[in-house]
Amino acid sequence: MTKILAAVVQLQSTEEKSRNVDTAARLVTAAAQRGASFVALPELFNCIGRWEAVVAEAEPITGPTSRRMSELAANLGITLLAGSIAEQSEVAGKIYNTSLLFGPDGRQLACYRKRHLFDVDVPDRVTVRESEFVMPGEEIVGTQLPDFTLGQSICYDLRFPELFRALADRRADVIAVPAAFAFGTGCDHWEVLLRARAIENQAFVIAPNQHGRHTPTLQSYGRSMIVDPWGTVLATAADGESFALAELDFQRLQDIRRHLPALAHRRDGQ
Ligand SMILES: O=C(O)CCC(=O)C(=O)O
Repeated sequence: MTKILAAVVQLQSTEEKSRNVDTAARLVTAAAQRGASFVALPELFNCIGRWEAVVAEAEPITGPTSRRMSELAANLGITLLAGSIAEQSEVAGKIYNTSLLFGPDGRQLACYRKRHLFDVDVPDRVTVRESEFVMPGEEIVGTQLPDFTLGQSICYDLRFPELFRALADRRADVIAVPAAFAFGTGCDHWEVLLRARAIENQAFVIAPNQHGRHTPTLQSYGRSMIVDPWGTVLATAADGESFALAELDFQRLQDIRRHLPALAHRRDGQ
């Protein structure tokens, strides 16, 4: 198959896990009913807010949220990227920020833990110290699916082109960037970075984002989007809880790589 329909689901999650998971399931179902066979949820879709609350709600990989997502994927017969959840770690008081991938039979196909942690202090925009609560992942994850190879990242990872190049080296055709991208930086950087990563790695970029205020001091930018390997934005979610759909045409991907073989022109294997 050279074309599939993909969807990015945009949420305004809170610390209320059951509401978040129900909303995620409702929007994933609606996207699948519109024909999407690959649906992606944003970062920390099941619980976001104060870090202490997120850590308290952490689950093992085979916990209730992942069981629900696995059943959802199987019932709808879709491939589902469960954006990310707080995963219990071996260190007290710390989690992994973990993205799980489920196949149309409900099987877990991949697990990626956010490698780059958002520790920044940008005056009047955003101050975060993710590493106080989150352990960094180590593995780079590319997974071959029947129609394409998926590379995984999460949010702040977007600023590290070497990760995306490593995914291109694993032959990623589609790179997922589930995010709760801070409003204060997202308004200037989100779209530019997504389009740059798509163009330089000649891959589709699927970027479901959180939108709006999660707490009085935590706000995500929204504008979930799907970008093609030419850097064209194929679809953008409207503000609020919604989803956006776009066709991924893998013949077009091959044509772009053939006509403009920049990845083959790299020097010294870099
Ligand atoms: O890179 C940025 O500016 C935003 C990243 C972010 O919000 C996150 O990783 O949670």
